[in-house]
Amino acid sequence: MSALARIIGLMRPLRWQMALGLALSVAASLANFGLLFLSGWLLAAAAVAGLGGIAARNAFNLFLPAVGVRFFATMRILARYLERLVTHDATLRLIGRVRAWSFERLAPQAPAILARQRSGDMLFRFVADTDRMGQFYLEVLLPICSAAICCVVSVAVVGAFSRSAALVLAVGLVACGGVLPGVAGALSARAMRRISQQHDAMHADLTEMLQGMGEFMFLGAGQAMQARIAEREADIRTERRRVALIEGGVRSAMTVITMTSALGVLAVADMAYGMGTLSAACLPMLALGGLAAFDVLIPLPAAWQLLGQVHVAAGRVFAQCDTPPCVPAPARPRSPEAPFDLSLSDIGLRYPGADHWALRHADLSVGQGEHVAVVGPSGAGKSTLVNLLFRFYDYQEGTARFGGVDLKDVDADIMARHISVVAQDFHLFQGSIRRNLGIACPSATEEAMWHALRVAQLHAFVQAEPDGLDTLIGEGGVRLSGGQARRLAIAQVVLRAPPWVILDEPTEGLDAGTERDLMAALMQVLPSRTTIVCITHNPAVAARMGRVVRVEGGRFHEAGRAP
Ligand SMILES: Nc1ncnc2c1ncn2[C@@H]1O[C@H](COP(=O)(O)OP(=O)(O)OP(=O)(O)O)[C@@H](O)[C@H]1O
Repeated sequence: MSALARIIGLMRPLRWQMALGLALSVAASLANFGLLFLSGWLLAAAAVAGLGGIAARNAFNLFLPAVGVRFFATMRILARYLERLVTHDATLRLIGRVRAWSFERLAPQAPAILARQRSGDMLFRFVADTDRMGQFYLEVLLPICSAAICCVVSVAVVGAFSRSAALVLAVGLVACGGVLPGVAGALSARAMRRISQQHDAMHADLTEMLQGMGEFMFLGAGQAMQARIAEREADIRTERRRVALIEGGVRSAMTVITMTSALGVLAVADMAYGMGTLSAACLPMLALGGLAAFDVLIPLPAAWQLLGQVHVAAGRVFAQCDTPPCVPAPARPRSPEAPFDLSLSDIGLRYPGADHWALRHADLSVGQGEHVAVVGPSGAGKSTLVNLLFRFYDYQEGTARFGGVDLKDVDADIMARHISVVAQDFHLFQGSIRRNLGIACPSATEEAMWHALRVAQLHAFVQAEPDGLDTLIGEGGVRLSGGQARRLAIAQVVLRAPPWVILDEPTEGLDAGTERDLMAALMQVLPSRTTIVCITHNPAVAARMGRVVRVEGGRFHEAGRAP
């Protein structure tokens, strides 16, 4: 199915509102046509009656056409106003629907997509592309359909007075509304594609630059990046100029065709008048009506151009959303049950596109309540264990069971309810400490938050801040030190109190004293049935766990148990 057909599919629940918007748009445009058409007749008929002497003047009925003029004038304003209300509301709803639909499909793929793509790209897809898809109704479909209906009606109305005038008008309308915008769309397609690509790339560059501003400065790469962005901007400007030139040319041609058609209609009507088949008052009426009929074509060049952009945007979003998730959702999801023991048997996990196994012939059993340190050299497969447990990536070999059920029957959301992680690159959210704790546990009371901060050894810092729990921590927690950020993440885990906790280098960035206090407090406060898996390079932290498992070459080796 084509991308546009799929957008139309997403519009289904809004079809009645959209149809009402179209009806109002047609009503407003036809009212405009009717107003000029009738005004032309009224003025000319009044003039003819005025010249025709007293009898003609008395016989002329001004009242009925004047009512018609007022009716069309009022209807034009009212219908346009209502049309704006209905169509803009429908557009916002459509954008919301497209976003919700694509988010549902993109979210499960996020870890795998982010391993291949820049987060800026992903953000751009999600914000700008879905926005453009939402504009499809308002700025493409609505003007094209409305123009088509209005053109047919205006040709029919003109045809009721003079067939030849209607033919001239129809030719002009087809040239102006169909041929010219189509030609413009084809001529500017390449430039529009290029603008879209450069926009994408520039957005991703900018996001990357803002995220890694410090690193770019340290590496002395800031200027090169700025130059790259400036180059993209210059390219976009050049292409925009090209598009503007084409659009300007098309608009001028449209004006010429509009005027020529109106004159053509007048000339043909004049011939009919000469042959006595048309009254004099009809001449300005048909000429003005002919001119008004072209009004509905004004938005068409922009609509055709946007159509190309919508096609590209929708193609990208659908391609991304259609990528099969690297962990297929289970047909009948099951929930693990206590005791939440883990058993991995002969596991083989290879990342998508990787040529080597991250885990191979890996066996590991962890009973609920055990405290296990996972140690090993960099790249051995420690974080892969976390990815596997959270169902971010699927394993291709072996069997894995958690809480009595096969891991393949459990989806990521269910696993996240049973396991909390404090990872090396844990993300904190923009806003206050209270907000970050609230995201981890929406029902947490203020008292529980302070308790969690105490366990995480962060309460002294928060208490010293004038705003306490409402202290703002900045984007990604930039206003906290590495150690403070880690402790806030630990406070989140304390609030969630899940049966399993994975600590990925929990004390990195902390001094020896804080590290000792933090680990002691954590072990003390987490319920004894909580399993702790602690990934660490720190022998002192590993020594606090009851058991040490060493990962090497993608396999787990028992390296010692506390007596
Ligand atoms: N998303 C990914 N795509 C492809 N390969 C990956 C991906 N993530 C990790 N790998 C590879 O899998 C192997 C195991 O990586 P993993 O991140 O589990 O190591 P680690 O033991 O956690 O290392 P570190 O201690 O440095 O964090 C490595 O060879 C790594 O290059």
